[in-house]
Amino acid sequence: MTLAALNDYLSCHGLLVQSTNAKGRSVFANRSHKRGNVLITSQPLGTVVSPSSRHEICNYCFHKPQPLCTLQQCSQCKSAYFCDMTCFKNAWLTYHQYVCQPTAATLTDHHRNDLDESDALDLEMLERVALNCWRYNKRLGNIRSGTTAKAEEGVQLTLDTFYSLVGHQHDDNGQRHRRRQALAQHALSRSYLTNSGLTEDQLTDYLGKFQYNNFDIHDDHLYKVGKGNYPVASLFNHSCRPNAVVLFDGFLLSIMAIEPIAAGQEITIAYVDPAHDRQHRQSLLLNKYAFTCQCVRCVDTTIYGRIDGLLGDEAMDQDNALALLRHATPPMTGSSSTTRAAILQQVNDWDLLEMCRRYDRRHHGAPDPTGPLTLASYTHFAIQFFAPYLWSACNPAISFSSASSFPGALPSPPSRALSYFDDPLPDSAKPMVPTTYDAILNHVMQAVQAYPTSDIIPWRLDTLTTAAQLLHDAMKHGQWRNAVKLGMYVLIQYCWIYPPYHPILAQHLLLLAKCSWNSIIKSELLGDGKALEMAYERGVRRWIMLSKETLAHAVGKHSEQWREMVELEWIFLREQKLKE
Ligand SMILES: C[S@@+](CC[C@H](N)C(=O)[O-])C[C@H]1O[C@@H](n2cnc3c(N)ncnc32)[C@H](O)[C@@H]1O
Repeated sequence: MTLAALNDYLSCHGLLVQSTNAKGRSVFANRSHKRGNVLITSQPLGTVVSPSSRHEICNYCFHKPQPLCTLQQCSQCKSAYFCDMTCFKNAWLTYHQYVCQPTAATLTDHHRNDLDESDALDLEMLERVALNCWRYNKRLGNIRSGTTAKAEEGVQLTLDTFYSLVGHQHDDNGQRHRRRQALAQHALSRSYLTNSGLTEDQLTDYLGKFQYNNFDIHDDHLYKVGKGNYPVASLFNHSCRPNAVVLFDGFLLSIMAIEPIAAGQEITIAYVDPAHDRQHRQSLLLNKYAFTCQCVRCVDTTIYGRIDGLLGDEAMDQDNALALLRHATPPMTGSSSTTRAAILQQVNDWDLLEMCRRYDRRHHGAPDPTGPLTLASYTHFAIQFFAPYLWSACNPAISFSSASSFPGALPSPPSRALSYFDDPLPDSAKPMVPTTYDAILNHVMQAVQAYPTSDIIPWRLDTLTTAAQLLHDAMKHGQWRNAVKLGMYVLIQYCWIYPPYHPILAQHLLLLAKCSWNSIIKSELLGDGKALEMAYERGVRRWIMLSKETLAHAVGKHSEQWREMVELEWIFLREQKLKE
């Protein structure tokens, strides 16, 4: 396929694909795009649901059933689940009629018995993609679409782009290639593919493309629920500091800008979680996608290139693996238990009210320079800089253009909805905030690194890992006040890693709003006093306001999280009114 054909389609979306030496093809903006804009939506050529999600989401559209509704089980194979007859019929027409077997046949299916889960999923995906390629090709025949640019991704474009995807076959070791051949043979033994005219070599090539191009499909809460092959979306290259993210509405994929993107800039997404340290990200990218990352965070000498130096290495993999395996906190042995205890001590000593007073009202909020920063002083110091930026990012009407570098007076809120940042302090009482996010990162980085350090260095990734575990423990045990403090600390760490509008940030802001609301309830029960209650109220207001805009874009207004946020806002405002 020529780049011209692809560009006819992409140009309708303000995008352009070009070949670059280092990365193969790259997608660029050919006009500017605003933060929060959906750049492109893409239909899959094939999808598979993860075994653990088969009973939980529709196996066709990937949506969860509506409240009070249940999924319908296929009466023949009893192993597939659908929202309703419409999804069942769509699945039947596209692939289910070929793979649906009576229960007994499925159980004795010798093809899959010797496969591990990953191979079984790859085989399933291969069968679906091969079926679609065959069906679409039959339908299209020799008719090629005209040259008129179309805003919709047509079947021809999806197919041609799929055939053009990178497979890195030449880099493959023999063992990997043999595994693919074995899966291709499995697929060709299925009666419906035997007559498709597809060859073992073609299917082996498709499997190579999967490895470097498939997307993990996730639900509203960012849990992986399956895999999909989206050829056009696969053209976007990786960066550890991406300016766009991948979102899903069921199986429909969108790519959304999370930074303002200028014409001529490359658009990148993250193939691995940017929260990993540099070494871990690089080895994941090399093993899974066969390239050495040269992105702005991995090689740049500007602020993004210094973030990994600040964050350091993450906690040992073994600790993480144990935590994941046991769905619990890692065992309290050796240094990790000491770190945990020391962090918990700092959290218990953290006087939220005193910190809010100190950092919001006096001395431009700089901690005592003679001692190390605690989690509390680090968080309250840094939040003064990050929160206004998040706030302005969430309010397109407000820009960082004033000479004082701090957003000026805000317009009165038009209604009782939380649409403005609730900060009662006069500008003069606040520290100067640099005018761009890069400048804020630079300023805070330099400031915190000037402090002496102790065993617990708040800005390091290993502290974040332990604090994140403690946060989940605190929420599990209803220790809401500790959860608020740890949640604020985690937010600061996320500000280094994720740009505003990133779904992880949106999700975390909602979590903070919920923890603050639960703290209000707990404070009322314990009679903690008006001042503390007001600090939590301000927190709920602030976190709801911030999560609202980010959630609307990052996960959408159809999502469970959006519903939770709207409910929380409603309850909060009602309680506030009752207090008046
Ligand atoms: C999903 S594809 C992206 C589109 C690809 N560039 C193409 O021409 O089809 C993934 C492949 O693109 C290349 N790639 C993506 N991001 C890269 C990066 N940051 N640095 C170097 N190569 C990259 C690698 O070859 C990787 O295996």
